[in-house]
Amino acid sequence: MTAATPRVSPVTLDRVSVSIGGRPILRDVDLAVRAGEMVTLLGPNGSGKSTLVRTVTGLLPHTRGEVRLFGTLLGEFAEWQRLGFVPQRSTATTGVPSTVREVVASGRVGRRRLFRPTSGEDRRAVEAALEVVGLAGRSSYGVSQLSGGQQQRVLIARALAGEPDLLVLDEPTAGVDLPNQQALADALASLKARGATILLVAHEIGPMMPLIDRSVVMRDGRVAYDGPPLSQEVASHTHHAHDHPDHLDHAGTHDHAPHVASPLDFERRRR
Ligand SMILES: Nc1ncnc2c1ncn2[C@@H]1O[C@H](COP(=O)(O)OP(=O)(O)OP(=O)(O)O)[C@@H](O)[C@H]1O
Repeated sequence: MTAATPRVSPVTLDRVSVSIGGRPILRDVDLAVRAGEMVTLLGPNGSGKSTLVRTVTGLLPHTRGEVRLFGTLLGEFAEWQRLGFVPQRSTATTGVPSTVREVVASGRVGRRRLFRPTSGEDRRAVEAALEVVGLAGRSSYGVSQLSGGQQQRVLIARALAGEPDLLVLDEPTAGVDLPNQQALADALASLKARGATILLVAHEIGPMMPLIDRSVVMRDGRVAYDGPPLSQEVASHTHHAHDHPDHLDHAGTHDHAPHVASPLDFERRRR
């Protein structure tokens, strides 16, 4: 950790647009995540949440605007060891025959010096990360022997092992049972207590709710709401453009995620 670093915003997006194949996906997105904050990114399927976190983590180029990490323009940013990323599970462990310890140790790559053997510090960070996610007793298991929720914890431990100042997670709770969600919440609480900043895409907030400082709701590639944390209840209300807020419908119209109604919608419809 670099606790003494001046508290610049770990993530800043200034009028950022992203197009894929000529199609606009993010439009004029402004977002600042402050140091030590935990921000959840909510919104319906296809609203651009994954595109936003892939842009922030340098996996996807932006077409317009400025993205800064810790105050440095993305193109000039070199301190990638300060950033941890937990991708959507389906893209990460499929067909990987590694043991739990190997996967978690791979999270130290950005911190290690080239051609040097693993240091005691590396080993301690790996042990601590395994402990935090409750998998210390399973470190020699093959990842494929674990349940989906446990595999997710392995990916989180990998990110924690790198001792990131900024952790970005893309839907870590999708399809994860409550005990695993609780383990994730505990891991994030300990990271947050160390002063780290967390940006999280999540449909299932569950036990993480008390940790959240702010919610940002995406809709059609734009920020539709940026403010105090939305309760899971509000976040899970289906929104139809002509509904009265008193008649919000609870049934989702998308495959795995609810629509998110934001207070801005309510404001707009009152006018
Ligand atoms: N590689 C790609 N090629 C073409 N279109 C893409 C690509 N990635 C994303 N898109 C499109 O961009 C839009 C936003 O997708 P994105 O995955 O960012 O949304 P999301 O809010 O994360 O959705 P979900 O909740 O389903 O993960 C969607 O219409 C999607 O089809």
